[in-house]
Amino acid sequence: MISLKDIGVVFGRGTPLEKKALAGIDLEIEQGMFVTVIGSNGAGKSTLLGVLAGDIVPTFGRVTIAGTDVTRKPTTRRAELVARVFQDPLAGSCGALTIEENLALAERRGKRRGLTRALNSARRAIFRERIADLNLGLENRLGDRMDLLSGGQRQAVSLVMATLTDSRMLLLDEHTAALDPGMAEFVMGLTEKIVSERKLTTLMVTHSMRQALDYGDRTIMLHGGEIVLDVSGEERKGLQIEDLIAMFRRIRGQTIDDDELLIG
Ligand SMILES: Nc1ncnc2c1ncn2[C@@H]1O[C@H](COP(=O)(O)OP(=O)(O)OP(=O)(O)O)[C@@H](O)[C@H]1O
Repeated sequence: MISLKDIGVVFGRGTPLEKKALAGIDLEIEQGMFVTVIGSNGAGKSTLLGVLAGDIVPTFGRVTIAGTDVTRKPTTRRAELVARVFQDPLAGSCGALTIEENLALAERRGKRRGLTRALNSARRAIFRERIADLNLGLENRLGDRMDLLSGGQRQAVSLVMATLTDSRMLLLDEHTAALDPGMAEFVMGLTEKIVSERKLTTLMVTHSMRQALDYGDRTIMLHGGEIVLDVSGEERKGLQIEDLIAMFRRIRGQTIDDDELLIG
């Protein structure tokens, strides 16, 4: 269970530029739940992810992951609990290292780093198997440098890296936004497969309303640092994108910019 209790984040507190990015978020996510997060620009999505990942210490409130209070634990100290895939395919892996070296490092996430012990033949066999599951033929290129891969291939490997160890939470930060539509769909299919097979508790930020409804079990919408919509179960199953837009307009009493929330 992931629990956020009355989480507030105020940037530049006490200055003329003071900005309340999160305004008292209460959110509980059960183990194995896949939550999609939408919201217009500046709604607080990245800040929410930052609070969960440990990049941002909330101004007030409490974060617990699987019973551990992590509110003040920096990213490095919660690495065993939280895995993350970023929007930029270059951000989640090291281009100068080979695919298998990246996997070896990912496996040591949160532990003492080192390649020698990790890269024995048993580890190599496991890496080969996980990479072969991608069906991209990359299992024959484990010795290739990461920077030789396309953005989509690299993002697929990043997903394997993020889920190599048993984290308590997977954070997906618009992880298909930089990919072409075909590759984005492939990576989303892969995401769904990995998340359901490994029963991962997942939070995915997306600007695509279609992705938000097509994947996962629950959708939350942020606006002005607050959760303005939280749908799951039968209510969510019956929702169309048009309904989502209408609900947003009703809740906020305003129109939304289609550039901010992508319909597709
Ligand atoms: N480090 C910071 N210092 C000051 N203000 C910040 C900082 N980070 C974010 N903000 C502000 O906090 C608010 C929420 O930002 P956040 O990045 O969480 O929104 P978002 O929903 O992720 O938006 P986008 O879809 O554009 O990425 C915005 O008004 C933003 O300008």
